[in-house]
Amino acid sequence: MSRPVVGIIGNTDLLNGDYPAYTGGRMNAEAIAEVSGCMPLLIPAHPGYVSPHELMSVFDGFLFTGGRPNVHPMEYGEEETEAHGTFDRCRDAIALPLIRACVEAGQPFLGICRGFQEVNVAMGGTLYPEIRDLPGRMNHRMPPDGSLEEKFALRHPVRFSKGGEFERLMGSGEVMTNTLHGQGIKRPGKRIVIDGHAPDGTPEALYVKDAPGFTFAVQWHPEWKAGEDPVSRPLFEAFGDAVRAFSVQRNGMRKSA
Ligand SMILES: N[C@@H](CCC(=O)NCCCC(=O)O)C(=O)O
Repeated sequence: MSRPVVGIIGNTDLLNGDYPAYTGGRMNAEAIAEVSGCMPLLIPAHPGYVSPHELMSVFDGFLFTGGRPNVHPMEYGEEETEAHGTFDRCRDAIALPLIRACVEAGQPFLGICRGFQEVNVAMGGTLYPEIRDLPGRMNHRMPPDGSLEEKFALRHPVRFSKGGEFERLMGSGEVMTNTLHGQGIKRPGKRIVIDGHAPDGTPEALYVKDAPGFTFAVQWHPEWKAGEDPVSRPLFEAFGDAVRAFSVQRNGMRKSA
């Protein structure tokens, strides 16, 4: 029997500064294949090549990955400033409507870092352009000159809401996470439940209230060493279970149609 297929929403990139490419970290594919037990496929997120509707018929679930470019502030009703940095308008054009359609249809997704921010914006929320400039906030960015191990090292705890969904999934009220982002949630979108926070109050874990499918998203990077990390593993396993259940149900419906 073939594995369910997870679409990995990649980034619009320029390799070596001039070669146009769609990219997604290998650790995302590894986590989906080896921990979620699904087949990973990278999606060229460009509205000229793919549409949310087609993607939903081809894929069983989606991974909204991290990405250096930020969601354009126009998507949440704010003016662009220098602090908003660089953008990936093609990814915005695919990811945001795709998230809304998945929420509606109960099609599972997992959001990571930029993906976490996309879920919030797709549901009508807003972002801060640079959280380290806010009073009382720590710097959540990675050490720019560090090795990969240093960039992805565990750097702060995340405390989950008591009795909430993440606490149940992790079997713990608090976990240690890495942190590699400059932006953060300002106003949560409609139906967004912030289920975990960093000690400085930055939202770190969310899901969409009353959604029929799996809608978890995290501000940290669980794809790093996902197979051996006690926080990443249950998250990717639960996502894989949700994708399998969706696939079995949909295939059953297609056969009986
Ligand atoms: N741009 C957003 C999201 C940050 C993010 O996803 N970082 C991951 C970068 C991984 C990579 O190197 O591609 C923000 O800054 O908050």
